[in-house]
Amino acid sequence: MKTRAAVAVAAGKPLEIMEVNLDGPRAGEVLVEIKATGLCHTDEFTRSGDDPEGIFPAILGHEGAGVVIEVGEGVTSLEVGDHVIPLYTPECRECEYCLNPKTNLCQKVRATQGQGLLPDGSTRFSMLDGTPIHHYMGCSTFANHTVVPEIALAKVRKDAPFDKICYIGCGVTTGIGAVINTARVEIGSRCVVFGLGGIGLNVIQGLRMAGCDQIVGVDLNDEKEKMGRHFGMTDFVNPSTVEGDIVAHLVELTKGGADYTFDATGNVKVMRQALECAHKGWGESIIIGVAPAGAEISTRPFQLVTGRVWRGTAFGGAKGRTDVPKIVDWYMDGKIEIDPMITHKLTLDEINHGFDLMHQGKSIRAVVEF
Ligand SMILES: NC(=O)C1=CN([C@@H]2O[C@H](COP(=O)(O)OP(=O)(O)OC[C@H]3O[C@@H](n4cnc5c(N)ncnc54)[C@H](O)[C@@H]3O)[C@@H](O)[C@H]2O)C=CC1
Ligand SMILES: N[C@@H](CCC(=O)N[C@@H](CSC=O)C(=O)NCC(=O)O)C(=O)O
Ligand SMILES: [Zn+2]
Ligand SMILES: [Zn+2]
Repeated sequence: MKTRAAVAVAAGKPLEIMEVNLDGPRAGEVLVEIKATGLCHTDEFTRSGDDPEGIFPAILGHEGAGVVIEVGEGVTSLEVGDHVIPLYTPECRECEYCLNPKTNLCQKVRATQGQGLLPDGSTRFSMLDGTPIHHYMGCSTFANHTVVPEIALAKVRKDAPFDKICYIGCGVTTGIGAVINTARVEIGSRCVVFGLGGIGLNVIQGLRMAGCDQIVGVDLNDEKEKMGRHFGMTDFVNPSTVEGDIVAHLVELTKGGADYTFDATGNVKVMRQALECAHKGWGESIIIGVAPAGAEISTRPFQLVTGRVWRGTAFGGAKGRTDVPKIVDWYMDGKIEIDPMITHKLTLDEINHGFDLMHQGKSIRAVVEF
């Protein structure tokens, strides 16, 4: 079949909107009509050329929702008409990672996924002249239709709006999951969140659900304060207006250091600040942000010797086929809020404007509706 897609033709170039070829689903695969997709900073990270795994040409996008159009041979858990959210962290329920409750990092298809291919080692997308186009994070939701492994699709209820629940495919689950699955924050905690974008605001929403006493938000952009407070932030700090050391300032503000801190910026200097403003003896710092090729984190080992813990999280530690349908229910039941974070709606033709808005700090989530 043919479908329309935004193609990342080369690192650092705007996406090109074009008609592409899409082969049908093979064994264990599913053809999905994407109805809506969010633009996450990770898409921009790869588009820009910062991603060491970036491959071009590729169809980016990993925060989508849609409808099953066709199933390949042997697919048993999904049928035509099901509503689904593609998962960049699949859940095969068989590999040693899936069988270990300590991780969500299913490895069943990770090797081929990182090479921009489906599990059989091939791509379903190509340009009209036959040039192969790579998949991205196993999802490629910047296409009106995509082919995804069955194990990388969460089946969700049919009454949930695509233009909101697409965000559960990454940002919502990552932020809330970092709090409840990775950090396991206790009631009454004091916390600091660096970066009040599409991920950090969901960390804040998760911290409010967890019953924190203090939720400090840190961002260079003052315009993020209002939304942070809406989602439960109690204190806002703009590091550019702090006189002296930002770490000392945050330690004082949290009365000795935070119980939990979260980096949602992807900046390795900020990651160090996040670790060092965690409380001596027990504070934990969770890295969510994705840093460019070549970037490295550093701190004095003394910071860890004296009881701070440095951890990371992918997709908020969520096991996608199990947890994502529950998060959709939370949204539909009013337990979590998504709508105010969808600040812009775009057509596929306007997708590059979505990345401009991200750079200008004007959007939280821009969503493309097909
Ligand atoms: N580990 C995971 O599973 C996931 C990681 N990510 C990563 O999380 C990070 C955040 O993603 P989004 O929220 O979508 O990005 P975003 O662009 O919406 O938000 C980033 C925020 O950080 C702020 N910021 C930037 N530099 C800062 C600094 N030095 N100090 C304080 N604030 C600063 C910006 O003003 C902005 O508000 C990215 O690195 C992204 O790649 C995203 C999704 C999942
Ligand atoms: N390709 C990058 C790593 C990017 C990365 O860490 N991705 C996260 C999800 S970010 C979503 O918006 C992730 O799930 N990581 C686990 C994984 O197995 O990729 C690089 O090579 O640095
Ligand atoms: Zn993402
Ligand atoms: Zn698995």
